[in-house]
Amino acid sequence: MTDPGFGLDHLPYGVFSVDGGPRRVGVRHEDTVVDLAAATGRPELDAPSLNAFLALGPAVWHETRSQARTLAESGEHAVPLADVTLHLPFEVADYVDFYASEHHATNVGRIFRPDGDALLPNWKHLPVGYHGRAGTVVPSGTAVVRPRGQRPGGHFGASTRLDIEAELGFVVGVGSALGTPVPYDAFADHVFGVVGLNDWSARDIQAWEYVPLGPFLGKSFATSVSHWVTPLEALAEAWVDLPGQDPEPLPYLGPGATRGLDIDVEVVVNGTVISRPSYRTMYWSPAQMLAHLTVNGASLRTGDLYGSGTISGPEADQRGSLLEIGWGDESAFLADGDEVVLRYTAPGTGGGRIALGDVSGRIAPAAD
Ligand SMILES: O=C(O)/C=C/C(=O)CC(=O)CC(=O)O
Ligand SMILES: [Ca+2]
Ligand SMILES: [Mg+2]
Repeated sequence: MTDPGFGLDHLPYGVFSVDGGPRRVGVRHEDTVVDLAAATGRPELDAPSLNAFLALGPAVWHETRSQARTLAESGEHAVPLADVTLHLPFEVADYVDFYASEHHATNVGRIFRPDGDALLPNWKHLPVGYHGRAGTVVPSGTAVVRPRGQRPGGHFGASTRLDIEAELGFVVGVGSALGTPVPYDAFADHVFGVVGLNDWSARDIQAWEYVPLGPFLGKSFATSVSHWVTPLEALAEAWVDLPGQDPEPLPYLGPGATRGLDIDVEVVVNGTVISRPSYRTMYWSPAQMLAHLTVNGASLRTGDLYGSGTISGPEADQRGSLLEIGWGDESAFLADGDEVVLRYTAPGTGGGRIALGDVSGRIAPAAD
């Protein structure tokens, strides 16, 4: 069966192997993987991660995409998807997660801080974020072991409030120099593309530990990303104006640089779609998040990953976490054996919609 989301206008990048052989870079075309390493002879593609290729920058990305398209059309070097094993597509350098949905931040503020203002005073002045754990970013399909740790009151045990966060991840290709901020309008010079991302969250561990320094063990046990990285070039028709910002952000945040992506998400739990968030409803844009991430002079490295934060829209059926979907109902959280799949679509450049790589994970029982 041919998947309509992976036509010639998409061609996302991934890392695959066949029969336990070496890992190498390919692009997905319909239900095949085009073996780019074999076809192009480019050494950066004959590699176990995308990083060397990502570091080459936009001109080479563009040229390689043209080659990939020609190859995909020809059918040469196409390996059936069913014959390959897919791997983590890039070596994650640093992982940062933002909090860019006003609806999510407002909902979580109401749930976690019912006696205060839903949005904290800083929220509309800067894209709030935290540094996560790069080493526990795992590819789609990896089992997620229920974390254990301290829950409210200092009681130790397996988390009973295990949650998801439906997000989009941005993958940095070209690094930057320490001490030199990356301006918002240099976004496309640095960012290669996007992945689907699930920022698994143990709400009980998080609630107890995260004041005042932010998320730590409640989120660091696993973050899942899609096998496929969709290049920005494939999303050229997907840019839309985000809802707008008030107050106007500081100049370094590019007031007016509020272009976001028209990406629809489906949250699927045990085979049932339970929510449909959309990236169109986000407050902070990807370019603003990148500018903020580097405004203090922090450098970027090839393989840096930043998450958008949970994507929640204004409607009850557009929420990106079970915390919000259940709103106080403890049975909304994940049970052992539950499987979560995040699916994403966006306008392609060929008129229809493309399907970004999905992100799945099944909950395994806590270790003894
Ligand atoms: O507002 C809070 O207290 C907590 C928020 C989150 O856990 C969300 C987070 O990780 C950032 C995001 O995904 O939007
Ligand atoms: Ca998150
Ligand atoms: Mg996480």
